[in-house]
Amino acid sequence: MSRTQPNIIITGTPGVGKTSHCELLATNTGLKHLSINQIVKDRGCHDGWDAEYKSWIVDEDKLLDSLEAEVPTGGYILDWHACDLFPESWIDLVVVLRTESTKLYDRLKARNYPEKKLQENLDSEIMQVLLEEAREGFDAEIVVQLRSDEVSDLEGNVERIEAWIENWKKDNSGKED
Ligand SMILES: Nc1ncnc2c1ncn2[C@@H]1O[C@H](COP(=O)(O)OP(=O)(O)OP(=O)(O)O)[C@@H](O)[C@H]1O
Repeated sequence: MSRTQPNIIITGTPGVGKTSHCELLATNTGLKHLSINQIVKDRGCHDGWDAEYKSWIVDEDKLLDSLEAEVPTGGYILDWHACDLFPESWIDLVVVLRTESTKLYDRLKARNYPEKKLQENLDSEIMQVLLEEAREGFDAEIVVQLRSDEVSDLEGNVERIEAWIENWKKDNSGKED
C-alpha cells in the first residue's frame, strides 16, 4: 500500500525523550502520535503485569494485529522502546534517540524507577542496544541516531524530522497504489 504520509518510529531507552519528541512533532506536523505503551494497556495487548519491572508483559502478536488496520495507511509516529517487531513495509524512518548516561540516570531517578530497572536501562543505553536493534531490523539508510541531551536538541531534532517529512512528501507525491 502506498502512503501519502510517512510513518516514523521514535525509539530509544526509556527516559531518552521519545514522548517529548513525539508530542512536539505531532503538534507541528499533524501526524498522529501512537504511544505503544498506552495502546498495550488500553487495548489489552499483554499477558499481564510484571510487578518487579512495573511494566506490562507485551503480547506482540496482539499488538501488531491491533495496529494493522491503522498504521499501514500512513501518518503515524510510533513511540516505543522497541522497534524490530514492526514490519519493514510499514516504516519510512526510524529515529533512535540517545542520551548521556548521567542525564539518563537523573531522569530515571526522578521517576523513581526500581534500582534494577534503572541499572538495566543505563546499561542498555551505554551498549546502544536500541540502535543495534534498529540497524538489524531496518535498512541502514532509514535509521538515524539523534542526541537528546538538552532541550535545544529536542527542538533541533524535531525541526530536522519536519524537514525530512516535507522531503518525503515531495518524493512520494503522485504515487498511486
Ligand atoms: N532533550 C531533552 N533535554 C532535556 N530533558 C529532556 C529531553 N528529552 C526529555 N527530557 C526530559 O526527560 C524526561 C523523560 O522524557 P520522556 O518522557 O519524553 O522520555 P521517554 O523516552 O518517552 O520515556 P519512556 O520510554 O519511559 O516513555 C522528561 O522529564 C523530559 O522532560
